[in-house]
Amino acid sequence: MKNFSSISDIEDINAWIDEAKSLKSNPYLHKNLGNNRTIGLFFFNSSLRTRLSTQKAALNLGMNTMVMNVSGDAWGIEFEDGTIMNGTTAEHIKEAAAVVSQYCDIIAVRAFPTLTDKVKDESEYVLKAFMKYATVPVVNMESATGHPLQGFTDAMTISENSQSKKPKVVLSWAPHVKSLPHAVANSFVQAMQKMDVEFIMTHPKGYELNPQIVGDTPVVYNQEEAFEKADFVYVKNWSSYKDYGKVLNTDPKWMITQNKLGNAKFMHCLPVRRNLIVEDAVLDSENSLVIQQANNRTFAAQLVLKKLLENA
Ligand SMILES: NCCC[C@H](NC(=O)CCC(=O)O)C(=O)O
Ligand SMILES: NC(=O)OP(=O)(O)O
Repeated sequence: MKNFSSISDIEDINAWIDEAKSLKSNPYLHKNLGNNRTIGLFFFNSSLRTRLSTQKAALNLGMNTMVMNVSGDAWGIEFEDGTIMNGTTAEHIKEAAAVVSQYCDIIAVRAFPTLTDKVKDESEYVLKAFMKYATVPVVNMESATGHPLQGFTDAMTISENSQSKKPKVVLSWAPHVKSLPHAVANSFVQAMQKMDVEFIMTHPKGYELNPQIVGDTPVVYNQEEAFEKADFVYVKNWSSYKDYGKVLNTDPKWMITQNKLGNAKFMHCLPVRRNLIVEDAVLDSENSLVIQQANNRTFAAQLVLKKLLENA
């Protein structure tokens, strides 16, 4: 693995889950692996969990960490090739990525989509430009179309909490006031497709994700029916893919309630808006796995960094 950009970089998800679990039980076993190595974390967008858990993962491996909020703090970066740079951008990604590679042994990048230009977002031009012009490995910390560190964490958390051999996992859309990306949902779908689970999705009509990602995963448009006998309900809002970036529905009937959930475990990547996406009673119950998910982000990242360091 040269870079970690998507769930498809995970060759054997069960082996990865076993290894991440063993890092969780012995986090400092490889505390010298990253000695004298530096990771740089570059954020074009806000973060709490990814920013801290990826640093924590690096520190557990003995690495040094540098973090930068690119938007605002760095010079505006130009991603277009051959452009006359007489606008707001001050340096090209060709120089920026090459320069950062002088200081870092691994580069991690967060860059959300525009949600207005589908072609541009799907080109993953920010992540791909870093991968093209950096001379060190690049880690995706949530790009326009994927959040593989989250998807892998979620697979690990489901494995830790599974009571049956083949649990039923449901990905449910829930309402939100803002237009949100597809990245978390996409990576969750891709992770579940690699797992031995019964996986279905539920969302209102018009919220179909990219059909190339959904593949033959069943979609049940009736949320109540989808939740029947569910072991895990993974909840996320996303904006329309077809009517790109639009909020088509804010129907509070799609909010997750204790009553709908029954005994199923509740999962969400966080941050989550209480009583809009999910009612308090669910988040405050024993069936909520959200804090365990956030904790597992460290070990998911630690495994990825360990593999990249070992590969260097
Ligand atoms: N990294 C986890 C999710 C990040 C982002 N959520 C958000 O933007 C929520 C913002 C809000 O609730 O205002 C998303 O959906 O991809
Ligand atoms: N789940 C997640 O990626 O959280 P942050 O956006 O806070 O990093």
